[in-house]
Amino acid sequence: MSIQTVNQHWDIFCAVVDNYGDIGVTWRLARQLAEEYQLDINLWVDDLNSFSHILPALTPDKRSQTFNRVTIHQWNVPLEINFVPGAVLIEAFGCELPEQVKSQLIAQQQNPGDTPPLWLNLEYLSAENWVEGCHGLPSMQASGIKKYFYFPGFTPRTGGLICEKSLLEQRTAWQSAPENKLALFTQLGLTGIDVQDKVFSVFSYEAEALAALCQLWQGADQKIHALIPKGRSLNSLTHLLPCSVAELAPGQQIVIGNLNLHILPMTDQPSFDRLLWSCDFNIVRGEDSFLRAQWAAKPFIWHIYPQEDDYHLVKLEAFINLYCDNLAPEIARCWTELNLAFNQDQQSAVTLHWQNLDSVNLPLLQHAQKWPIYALNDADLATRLVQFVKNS
Ligand SMILES: Cc1cn([C@H]2C[C@H](O)[C@@H](COP(=O)(O)OP(=O)(O)O[C@H]3O[C@@H](C)[C@H](O)[C@@H](O)[C@H]3O)O2)c(=O)[nH]c1=O
Repeated sequence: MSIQTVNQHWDIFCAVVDNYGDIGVTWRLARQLAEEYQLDINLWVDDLNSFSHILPALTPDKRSQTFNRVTIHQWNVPLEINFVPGAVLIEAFGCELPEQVKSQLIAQQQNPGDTPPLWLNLEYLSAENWVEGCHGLPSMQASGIKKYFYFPGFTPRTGGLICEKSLLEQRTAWQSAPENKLALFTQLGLTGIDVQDKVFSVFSYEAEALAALCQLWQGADQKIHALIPKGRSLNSLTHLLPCSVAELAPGQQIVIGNLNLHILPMTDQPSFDRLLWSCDFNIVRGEDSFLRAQWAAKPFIWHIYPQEDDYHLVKLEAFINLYCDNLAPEIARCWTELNLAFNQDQQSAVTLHWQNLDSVNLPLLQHAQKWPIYALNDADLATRLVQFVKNS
């Protein structure tokens, strides 16, 4: 008699396109599923070097390693590690699964005594209305297996947003004691920041609008600290730097008028979250830091990932409409114009709208504090995903 063991683990495949967003999202999801739902998670990643920027403890040339209860496997072609199908298979952002994996799914499908894992494609986050209609739809693959489209989103009829169960509580506790932020700045090697100084984090793509804001901040009537990791934002600020971007060192400080520009080290995600909690304003980008700025409950600019034919502006406006619903018109206008100007690289408009922020700072902050509960609706993405799997 043969006893068939049913493997209950989940596999997540992530191909790093560019930047850190794909691995940033899948790593957060993997951790949350392992920690909060006690699931055995294998995270297969094709670029461990990129991954090590946001998980410095990772060894990029190791084939398998475990962090936070997640087994991280190197995904190379052909796959060197034996793939054992589990209960769920997630391909992130339409990455093409390895041939070895696909052929095993087909073999399982053709074997009457066997069931292939539930196959999901995790899509990019968008606030557009059509997402509700597409979330959860199956698509029949040539193999005869169904693949489901799982769309994150801001409304109850979407797949939800990644947010760990105790995150908002932790953030509130952190923000209630100013010594926390000062200790973090010291830990990151940043010096000379006093408790009353204005501190802005900057994690954007290249932007002339950022150069314009820096020029404005130089002449501010109080000290401003802009915390910027080595990377794409600095490519737009080379005229302010004493050396090339490559030669900059974390902790280095460049003082121009009242602007103190600090070079940030890249940290792991929990430290990055705490950095956003600790700043007065955050300029973020892409998908994951965009969401984390919302959970930070601070005003922010979203530098959206540029897409062909300016399609990103459609996505930006969809989010702006949601975020500004319930916001007084003059505050909504101010925040909208600032975000549009930044994303369209309008230098004089961005400085004008930044100056207008002064008059709406408090209500904008209050809105940012209420927003996370509203955006999460009844449940976060991991909770909805586990439910989706149970119901399928
Ligand atoms: C600066 C910094 C970032 N991070 C993390 C936070 C996020 O998880 C990640 C950055 O991801 P994002 O904010 O999404 O921005 P990104 O520009 O790096 O990623 C983008 O990649 C494209 C391929 C996608 O299409 C975009 O939607 C977007 O996700 O890096 C750290 O953990 N530590 C750090 O010090």
